[in-house]
Amino acid sequence: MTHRLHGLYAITPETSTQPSPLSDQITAAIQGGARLVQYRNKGSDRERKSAEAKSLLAVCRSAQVPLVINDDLDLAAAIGADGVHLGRDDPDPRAARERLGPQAIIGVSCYDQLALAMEAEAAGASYAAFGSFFPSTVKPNAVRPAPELLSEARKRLRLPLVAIGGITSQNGALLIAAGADMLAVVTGIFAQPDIAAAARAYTTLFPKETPR
Ligand SMILES: Cc1ncc(COP(=O)(O)OP(=O)(O)O)c(N)n1
Ligand SMILES: Cc1nc(C(=O)O)sc1CCOP(=O)(O)O
Ligand SMILES: [Mg+2]
Repeated sequence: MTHRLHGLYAITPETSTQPSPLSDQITAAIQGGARLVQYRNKGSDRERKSAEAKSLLAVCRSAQVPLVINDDLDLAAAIGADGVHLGRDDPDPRAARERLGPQAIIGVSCYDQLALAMEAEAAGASYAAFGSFFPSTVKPNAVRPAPELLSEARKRLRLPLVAIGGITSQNGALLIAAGADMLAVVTGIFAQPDIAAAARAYTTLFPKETPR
């Protein structure tokens, strides 16, 4: 199945003040309209990551929302996830495409560099991610592109564009107007008392889709 990459992209938090398990938090984000989920866990051991990723995959499958694994191509392949997100320290997108197949979602971090996105497109990526557009407590030292980078990327690339970094339901609209197809968010969803309502506030920023 080819996935349409549009709308809210929920990325799991590494630290949480939420009382509910991660799988319930993801269920709430999906209820609020998240269209893609990324399991991002930089700190846990293989066993814990594998167990968590499997439980999130079950939640995502029952909601027909694709699940992407951050960094870990082996884990994505082992559990049959829908794809992987890769950055500069991660495996090559060509290797990921070869391993996961033609339908897999292969996301690539491009930071503030259009040239990386052009390389990613040529390597068979499914989307290019740019950021951090605003200050982020998750990545305080990230580079800071201007929103105009999205407009430039829109002109030069066919790939769907993901914006990330410090995105709120207030500042997200300007990134969509500049050309973002998806807004990727951690804190603005998962550090909020009502996760479904927080997700919905982003979902309403996207123009309504007309059936094809
Ligand atoms: C959608 C999305 N965009 C960017 C990133 C960052 O990836 P990376 O630079 O590899 O950093 P880590 O997330 O691995 O710390 C992402 N995960 N998702
Ligand atoms: C994981 C990540 N990558 C970024 C990049 O710029 O590549 S910014 C970021 C953190 C996103 O979390 P929040 O929505 O809480 O700011
Ligand atoms: Mg990475």
